[in-house]
Amino acid sequence: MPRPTTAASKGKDESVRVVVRCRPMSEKEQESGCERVVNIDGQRRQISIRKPTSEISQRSTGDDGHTFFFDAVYDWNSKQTDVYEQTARPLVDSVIEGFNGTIFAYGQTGTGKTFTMEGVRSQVELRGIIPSSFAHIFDAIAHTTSRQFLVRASYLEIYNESIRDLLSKDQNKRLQLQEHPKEGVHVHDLSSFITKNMQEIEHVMNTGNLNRSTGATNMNEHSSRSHAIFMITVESSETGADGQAHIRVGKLNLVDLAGSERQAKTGSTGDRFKEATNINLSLSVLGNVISALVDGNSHVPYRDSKLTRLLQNSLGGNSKTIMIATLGPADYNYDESLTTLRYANRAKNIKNQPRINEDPKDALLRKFQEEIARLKEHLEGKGKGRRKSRRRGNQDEGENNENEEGDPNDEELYLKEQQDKLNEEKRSILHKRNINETEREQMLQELEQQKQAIEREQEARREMQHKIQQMESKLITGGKDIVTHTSEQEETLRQKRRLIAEAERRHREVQQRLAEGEEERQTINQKYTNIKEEVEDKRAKRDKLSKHLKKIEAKRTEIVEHQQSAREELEAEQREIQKQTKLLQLIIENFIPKDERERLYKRIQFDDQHNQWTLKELSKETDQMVHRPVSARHTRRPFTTNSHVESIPEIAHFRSENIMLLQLDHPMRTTRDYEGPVVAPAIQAAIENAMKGEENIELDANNIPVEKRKKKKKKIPDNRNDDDDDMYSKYASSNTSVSRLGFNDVYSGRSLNGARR
Ligand SMILES: Nc1ncnc2c1ncn2[C@@H]1O[C@H](COP(=O)(O)OP(=O)(O)OP(=O)(O)O)[C@@H](O)[C@H]1O
Repeated sequence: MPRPTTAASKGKDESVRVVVRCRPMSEKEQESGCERVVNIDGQRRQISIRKPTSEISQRSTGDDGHTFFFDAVYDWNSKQTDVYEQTARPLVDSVIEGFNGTIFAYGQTGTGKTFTMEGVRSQVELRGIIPSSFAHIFDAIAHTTSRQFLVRASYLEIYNESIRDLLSKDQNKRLQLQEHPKEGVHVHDLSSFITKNMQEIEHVMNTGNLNRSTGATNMNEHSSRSHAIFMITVESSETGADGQAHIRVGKLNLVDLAGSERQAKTGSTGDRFKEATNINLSLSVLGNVISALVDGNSHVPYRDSKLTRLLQNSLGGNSKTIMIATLGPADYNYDESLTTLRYANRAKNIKNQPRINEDPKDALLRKFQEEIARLKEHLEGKGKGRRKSRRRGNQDEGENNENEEGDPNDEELYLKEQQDKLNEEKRSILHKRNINETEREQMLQELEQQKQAIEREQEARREMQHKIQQMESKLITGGKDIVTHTSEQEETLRQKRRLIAEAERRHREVQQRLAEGEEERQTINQKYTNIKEEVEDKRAKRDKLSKHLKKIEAKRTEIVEHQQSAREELEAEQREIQKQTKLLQLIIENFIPKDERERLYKRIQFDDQHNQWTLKELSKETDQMVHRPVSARHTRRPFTTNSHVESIPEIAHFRSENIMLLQLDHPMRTTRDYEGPVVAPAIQAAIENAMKGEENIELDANNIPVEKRKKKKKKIPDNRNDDDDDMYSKYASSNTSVSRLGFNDVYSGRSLNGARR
C-alpha cells in the first residue's frame, strides 16, 4: 500500500522516539538465582546486554555483548512519573494542541508493557501512562480559558485478527476497518464516549478492561494475548480574530501490544497456537512495516495486518510517535531482549510528518456547536413570532416595545401568563350564568385544547433546553471550574513538577554532553599518546638509521678515497708505461734494424696461459743469432745498412751493430765503479728531438720507485739464457736508464702490450 500522502506530506519530518524500559528482577527470578545481563546508563541513554556467563563459556562467538543508544532508557529503579513526565508528557501536550500522537509498548510477555501503559490505578504513584494522560488532559483543559474542548474516548482490542469494541454492549460484534480518503483508516461503528472529566474517562477504561481478553500461557499467567488500543480524541475550538470558531483535533492512541515472545517458547497448542500465530502475524507485519519505512521502500505492507492498518498514520504518517520497548533483565530472556532491542533500534529511523489538524470537516465539536445554535435558534424562533404578535397587540394598546431579542425566560413567563389567563377564563366560564350547558362545554373544550397546546410547547421547550444543556455540558471550557478541578496549591505543585522534569531533562542532556566531551577528550588523549609513542619510536629508528648512514658514508668516502688513490696510482703507472713505451718505441725505431724488428715482431706472441707476451723459439735457419763477426782493429765491419750511417761518431761503434742480435760482451770489471748515468749529448739530443711535444715523458729511469721496478721484472721469459740473466742483472744494477729499461720492458708483457698500442 502506498504511503499516506495527504496530511503527512505537509508536516515537518520528525523521528519516532524510542525509549527502553527494563523491569526489576521478579521474586521468582531472584529466588532461582538468575543473572542480570542488562546494564543501563540513563545519563548516556545507553543500554548494554551481554550473553549469560554460562553461554559464553560454552560457545563464545565473539558477539557476547551489544550496546544500543535510545532517546531515553529507564532501568529497574525508574518510577512511573519519570516515564510519564520525561517521555509521555510532551506528546500529550502536542495532542492537546491538535497533533496526532501514538505511544505504544512493545516487548516480551511479562516485561512490563501493561505496567507501563496502565500501571496500578489504585495507587497514584503507580499509575501508568494511560491514567496519567487522563489527569494531564483534563488538568490542561481546566487551565485553558480561551478554548472550548470536547474529549471522547474509544477502546478496542485486536484479537485473532478481529477487532472488538471493548465499550460496546454487544461483545460478539466484530468491527471492520474503513478507508477514509482524507482521514485515512478508521474503525467503522466504533463507540466513542464523550467524557467531561477524569472520573468519566476512567470509567470508560474500566469498562473496556473488563471486556478485554486475557488467557493463561506457560510464560505468564496473566499475559495479555491481544493488542489493546485506547483512543482519546481532544477537540478544541477557539474564536479567531475573524470572529469564526477554529477547531483543532488531536488524536491520542495508547497501545498495549501483545507479548512479542516467540512461538516455541510459549509452548502453546490448539486455539492458543492460532492466537499466538495471529499475534505474531501482526507483530511480524509491524516489523516488516518498520523495515520498509526505514529502508525507504516504496511499498509498505500496512494492509497485511489489522494492527498495522490501524497504526498506519502513526508509522510514517501524520503523527508524533513514541515506542516504549520493555525488557526483562534476566539471563534466560537474553535472546528475546536482544531481539526487542534490535527491533527498537530500527524503529528509531522511522520518520513521521506530524502537523496540527485544523478545521476537519467531521469534528464533533463543530457538530455540537452547530446543533446548539440550531436549537437555540429554534427556541428563539417561536418566541420571535409571538413577540411580534404581542408587539402588535401592545401597539394597539398604545405600548411600544422595541426589544426584538427574546429571553427564553420571558418566553416561559409568557406561556405561564397564557396558562394563567386560560385558567382565569375557565373560572369565568364556569361561573357564567347566561349561557347554556352545551355552549359552556364547548368553550371549556376550546380552553382545554389551548391549555394543552401551551403545555406541549412548554414541554418541547424544556426538552430543547435540556438538550442544549446536555450538549453544552459536554463542551468543557477551562477556567470556569478551576476551583473544583484543582486547588491553587495543586497547580503550583504541578508547575513545579513540570519545571523539575524539564530541569532534569536539561540536566541529563548536559550530563550527556559532558560525558560525550569526556569520552572525546579521552579518545583524543589516547590518540595523542599513541601518536607521541609512535613519534618517539620513529625518532629512535631515525637516529639509528642516521648513525648507520653515517657509517656507510664514512665507508663510502674511504672507498672513494681508496679508489681515487688507486686510480691515481694506476694513472701514474699508465703514464709511466706510456712514457716507457714511447722510449722503447724510440729505441726500437732508432736502435733495432728494421729487418730485426720485423723478425722480432714475428716472434712475439701472447701467452694466454700466463697472460703475457713471449718470444717464440728462434728457428735455426732464419732466426739464429748471428755470431758476431770478428772485429777489425779499431773498427767494426758494418753488416747492416744502418751501420753505414755515421752521423754521430761517438756511437758509430754501436750503430754498426744490431744490438738485439749481438751476444753481449761480458764486460770485465776493469774500470772504476759506475758513477751515475751519462747520456751522450748526441743521444740526448736525438732523444729530445724525437720526444719533441712529448712533455710528460720522464727520461730518468731512476724515478721509477724501487717497488715498481721489482714488480716489473716479475716475469722473465723462459727462453732467456743465462747470459740474458747476467745481462739483466748487469743492467738492472746500472743507472743507465736506456739499457735497463730496454731489457726490463721488452721482456714484460705489459710493456709490449703498451707498445703495441
Ligand atoms: N517497571 C516495573 N517495576 C515494577 N514492576 C514491574 C515493572 N514492570 C513490570 N513489572 C511487574 O512485572 C509483571 C509483568 O508485567 P506486565 O503484566 O505489565 O507485563 P506485560 O509485558 O504487560 O505482559 P503481557 O504481554 O502478558 O501483557 C507485573 O507483575 C508487573 O507489576
